[in-house]
Amino acid sequence: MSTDPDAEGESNVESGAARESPPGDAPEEREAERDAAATTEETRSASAETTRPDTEGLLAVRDLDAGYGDLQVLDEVDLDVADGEYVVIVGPNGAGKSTVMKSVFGLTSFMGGAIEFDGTDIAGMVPEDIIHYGLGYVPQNENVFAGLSVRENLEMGAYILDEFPDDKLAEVFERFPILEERQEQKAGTLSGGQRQMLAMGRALMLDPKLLMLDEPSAGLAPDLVDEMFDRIDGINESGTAILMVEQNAKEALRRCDRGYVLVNGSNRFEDDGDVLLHDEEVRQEFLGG
Ligand SMILES: Nc1ncnc2c1ncn2[C@@H]1O[C@H](COP(=O)(O)OP(=O)(O)OP(=O)(O)O)[C@@H](O)[C@H]1O
Repeated sequence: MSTDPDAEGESNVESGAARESPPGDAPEEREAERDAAATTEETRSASAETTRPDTEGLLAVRDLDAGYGDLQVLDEVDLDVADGEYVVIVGPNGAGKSTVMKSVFGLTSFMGGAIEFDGTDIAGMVPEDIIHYGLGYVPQNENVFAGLSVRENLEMGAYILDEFPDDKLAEVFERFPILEERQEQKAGTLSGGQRQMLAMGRALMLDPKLLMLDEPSAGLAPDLVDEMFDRIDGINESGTAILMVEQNAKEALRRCDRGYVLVNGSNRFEDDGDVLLHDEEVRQEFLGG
């Protein structure tokens, strides 16, 4: 069974086939779009001094070019996550935010650049190998096995281990008590918020050093959104680094350590979350004023 029930079919195909072949040329329209973006301004920090993580680097992405088949979506993306850091990526629809995370997790066509995780070059690796290094990924959609029970989903999360991690299961149940209550229930019958908790719980079974979350608040009722962000804070506070893509940009920037604004597949701004949140240009252009 696949380790990643929610990886889109086409991505799975690409992760095997396209990676083998040389990257295709980006379509002309794509080049024009990027040129237009480049004229706006170079990537900059919203504050006078660029803040880079001052703790040990965990994920370092450099000059990443990636996409789907021959379509290049990312153009020289740089991204850092330090040990224990909480980093968010925000930006307009279609900017390539999800593609960054999928690329780190080996689900796109890798076209160039470098992806180093915890000292290992993971560029071009498949997800099944990447998870062994301590990188967890929770996609936005179809992130649980709907036909399996809650408990079976959590067990699947640990399938690569020789010995079942009872302590991790206990931790997940402690963090998300509703999952313990509903452990015999089919995942497909859970509410949106409960499914999201299950998807996170499944990823936490391997005790990842970095947990990547793609729009964890998407589709949740407004009163559950805060609760979801609180839970993510809790995961981070217990030492797991977080890389998160969020449409709810203001709240995400408020809670994170550092943020990146991605536009047209390229870095546009990067800085501490607070600085981005209060930067006039970032506010006007990307945070709705
Ligand atoms: N599986 C795919 N095959 C081909 N193109 C894709 C695929 N997934 C995404 N794209 C394209 O890649 C570009 C970036 O998409 P991506 O989902 O990364 O953007 P995003 O910033 O996460 O946007 P959103 O906030 O709308 O989810 C878009 O033009 C999108 O149409």
